Amino acid sequence: LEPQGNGQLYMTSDVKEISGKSYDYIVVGGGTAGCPLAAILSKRFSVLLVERGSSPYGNPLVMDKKYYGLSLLQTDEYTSVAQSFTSEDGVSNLRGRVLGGSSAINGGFYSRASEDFIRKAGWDRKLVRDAYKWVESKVVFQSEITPWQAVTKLNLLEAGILPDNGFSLEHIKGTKVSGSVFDEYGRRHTSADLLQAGNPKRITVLLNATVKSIIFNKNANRNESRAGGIRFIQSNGSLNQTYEAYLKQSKNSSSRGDVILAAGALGSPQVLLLSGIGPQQHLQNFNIPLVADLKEVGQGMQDNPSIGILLDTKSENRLPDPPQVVGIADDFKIIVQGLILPISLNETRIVISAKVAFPASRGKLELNNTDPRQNPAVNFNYLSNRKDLDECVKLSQLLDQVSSSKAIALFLGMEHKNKSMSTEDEARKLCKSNVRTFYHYHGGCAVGSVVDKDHRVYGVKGLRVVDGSTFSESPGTNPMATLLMLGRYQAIKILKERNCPV
Ligand SMILES: Cc1cc2nc3c(=O)[nH]c(=O)nc-3n(C[C@H](O)[C@H](O)[C@H](O)COP(=O)(O)OP(=O)(O)OC[C@H]3O[C@@H](n4cnc5c(N)ncnc54)[C@H](O)[C@@H]3O)c2cc1C
Repeated sequence: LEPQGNGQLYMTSDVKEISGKSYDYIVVGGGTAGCPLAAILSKRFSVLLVERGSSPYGNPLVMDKKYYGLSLLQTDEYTSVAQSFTSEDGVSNLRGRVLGGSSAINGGFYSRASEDFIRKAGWDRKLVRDAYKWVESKVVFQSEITPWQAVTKLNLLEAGILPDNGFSLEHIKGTKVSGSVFDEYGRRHTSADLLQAGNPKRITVLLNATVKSIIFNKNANRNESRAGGIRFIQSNGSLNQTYEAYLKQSKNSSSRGDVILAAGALGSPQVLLLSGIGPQQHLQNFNIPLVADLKEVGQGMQDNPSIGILLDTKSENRLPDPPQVVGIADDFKIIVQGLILPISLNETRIVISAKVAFPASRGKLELNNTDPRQNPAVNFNYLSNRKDLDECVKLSQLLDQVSSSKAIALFLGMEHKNKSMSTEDEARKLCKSNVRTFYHYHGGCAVGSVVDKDHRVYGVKGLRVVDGSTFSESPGTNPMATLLMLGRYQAIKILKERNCPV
């Protein structure tokens, strides 16, 4: 639990110590968006940040690039930093369970959203730009590219993903090198590092505590339910031993804080459902008292279908190599990256992967049970829409081209052969049987259906959601940059609403 930086950030795993206390804001989930959000709110207010996992500091599997990917191989039910889940459509997937969230287990690739995404979101462009820059000044690096990433770049260019844009953080057509949260010494900077950039004295981080539900206070006169706090359990404790923490009370509703869910695309819809906000019929099945009949909670879940091609015929003991290069092809519709992934402590495989950037297929998330530590049931309906299958056919043909480049043959010490392109039929079969994830799933609490444009949950007061569950599409090539940005952006908007200078 060693605090980082100037040592003023208070982190505890003692649920009893926090039980019964009150704060101006309670942020549920210390992940990619949750940490910058808590940091900025703490500049003016007291904040309780509740994270179900432990601290990333001192864990080499999280912090050290040479162990990149190993944390994804060591998953268990309640304590590992990565929690695995399999969607109802049979695709294995992962999510972070540690302070820093998925930014602590991911590939660290950092690339901003397109102008178009920002315009459609209706965000203030200058505030967005400033928020990206703030994140970049603290946790984003441009390291020298590794030999495999240099080869990936050549492959992408040889396959016609042009122009060569050199280094850029922008979402632009062609091939580019982008930023990374791994610094030049191979040390990962998770979103947790951003907590120091707020007022650490006003943040309390409660680790290893899982939020079970939101406490609502009913105002019968106004027929209004307002979030008043949270119920939580010790992550490895009993489900029946619950504790409570509260929002500070104030007579004037405009000077009250909020409970803000930042528990990720699986966690936030799950906590809403467990708290009685969701489709009435579904909640009845679990005897959860209804607070608001919000049918869209858990709807519109989406993941980008992806195909990966293994390039080496057998495993080697090369160092794992997270992505630094990306190909943005087919008018922004296909995203290609190359990685070296561990398959055990000392074996790795080389992979080229691509995702369909704008799938049309959508699915849903529902509860399996009422234990907040368990994964909810999620179905992404990969490739169920014909348009996605057509895109995937194009994508796998492009992957054929990329993976048969001269640069790869040279890197792997093989003879270069011009691989024949798969037919549409073969490509369709490959897509259907080999569909995987880029881990960029989103939705479940989309803006406009579950939350308004200020991320307030419809039908109740004092509750917001700020994380990937609010997106209806994945921003840019990879979402982390925009989720880090969103945490700061929404916190600044909240401070402005309350006339607090930042
Ligand atoms: C393996 C992997 C590789 C990826 N690679 C990249 C990449 O290279 N670049 C990129 O841009 N994106 C990448 N992504 C995607 C990106 O990391 C995620 O989209 C993003 O981090 C999600 O941010 P979030 O804030 O929505 O959720 P998260 O960062 O997942 O945060 C949610 C937090 O809430 C906590 N939580 C959940 N439920 C509760 C509860 N009930 N009580 C308390 N705490 C709770 C979780 O433990 C977690 O810390 C990758 C993702 C994965 C899984």
